[in-house]
Amino acid sequence: MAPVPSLPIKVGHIDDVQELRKAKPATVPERFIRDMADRPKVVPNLSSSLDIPIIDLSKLMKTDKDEVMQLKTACEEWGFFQVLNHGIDLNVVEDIENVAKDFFMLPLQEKQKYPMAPGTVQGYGQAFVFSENQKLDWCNMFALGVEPPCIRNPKLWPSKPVDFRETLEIYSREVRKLCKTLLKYIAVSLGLKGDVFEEMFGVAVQAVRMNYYPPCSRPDLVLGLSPHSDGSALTVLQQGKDSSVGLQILKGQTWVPVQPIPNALVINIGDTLEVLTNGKYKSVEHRAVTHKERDRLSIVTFYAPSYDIELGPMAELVDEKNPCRYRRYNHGEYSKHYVTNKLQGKRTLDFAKIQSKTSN
Ligand SMILES: COC(=O)C(/C=C/C1=C(C)CCCC1(C)C)=C/O[C@H]1C=C(C)C(=O)O1
Ligand SMILES: O=C(O)CCC(=O)C(=O)O
Ligand SMILES: [Fe+2]
Repeated sequence: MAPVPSLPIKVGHIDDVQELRKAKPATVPERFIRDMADRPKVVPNLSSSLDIPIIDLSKLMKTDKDEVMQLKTACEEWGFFQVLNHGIDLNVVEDIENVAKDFFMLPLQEKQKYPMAPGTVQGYGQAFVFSENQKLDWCNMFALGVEPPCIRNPKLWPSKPVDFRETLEIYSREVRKLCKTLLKYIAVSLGLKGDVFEEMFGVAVQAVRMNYYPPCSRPDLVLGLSPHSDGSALTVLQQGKDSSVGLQILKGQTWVPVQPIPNALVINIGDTLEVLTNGKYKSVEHRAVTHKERDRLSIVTFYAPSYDIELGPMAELVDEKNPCRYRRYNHGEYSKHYVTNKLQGKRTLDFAKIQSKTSN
């Protein structure tokens, strides 16, 4: 089932943040100012002992036991890791960053030829806005469904920059291979057969979202991207080379910044893997914050099963000690649920949770 919302939605006027930045107003418009409790603490970006794990894919591919253990720990304790030696040619990584940047730098009029209609998730604009009083993110997004072809909206694939389409095709092919490889070793780390996810997923759904966060005069008042977990099975996130540090993940009660590492990609577990693993590997809440002087670009790939498949916790990961925590459902239904609700931390996954008798 394709995730298409059905009700007409009134979202009011949504300012384009790059245009706002150009106009340099003395204050940030009210709709971007977060309630006190949601505002980010602006602290210096010092590297801390709380850095997310680093996984070397070239070692994983030799089925190095220590590296598989590291992967297991990363998935169990963090839900996020950075992958080095990921096998994607650095030119491909550089090219996608360049076309994404070039797209965002086009005049607004050109970008608005590919509008994200209210309540939908593809095109240029702000996704996940469903009401006139909802707070807005300090971010411009450009999102496209890539695979399978039936989720593509060719009218939204831009003709400028001229090499955008071809570059995205090449990049997506490489990221798809990477996702398959990572899922293989994630399965191994769970003691499962390497091809279990590939077999289960059918023709996997793949979408890309490019996020551009211009500098903001009051980074203490706004969020670049609201807290959320990803609905995917796996997400691959590329942080722009000269971008400010902006991605933060929630570890316990602390927002931990993800320090960019040259040539690494950030990987995170999405809600779908959380369900499949019966909560052994959990999706983790994350958000993006902005910077006073520096901009930020991220290129994010969501990789998920075919909409047709029914899924729930895998039998191998359910036993007396680990009772079944999620119900079975159709992945297309979850996609629809995900894209028709605002970003709200991990609440979207309540869709699948079985409420335990002791919880209130
Ligand atoms: C702005 O988009 C998202 O944040 C997003 C949506 C991705 C999608 C498209 C852009 C095209 C159609 C498919 C899909 C819904 C995947 C997040 O994607 C997550 C949410 C789910 C569910 C998922 O599989 O990835
Ligand atoms: O820009 C970032 O670093 C975060 C992006 C993100 O979490 C997303 O697009 O889902
Ligand atoms: Fe995300």
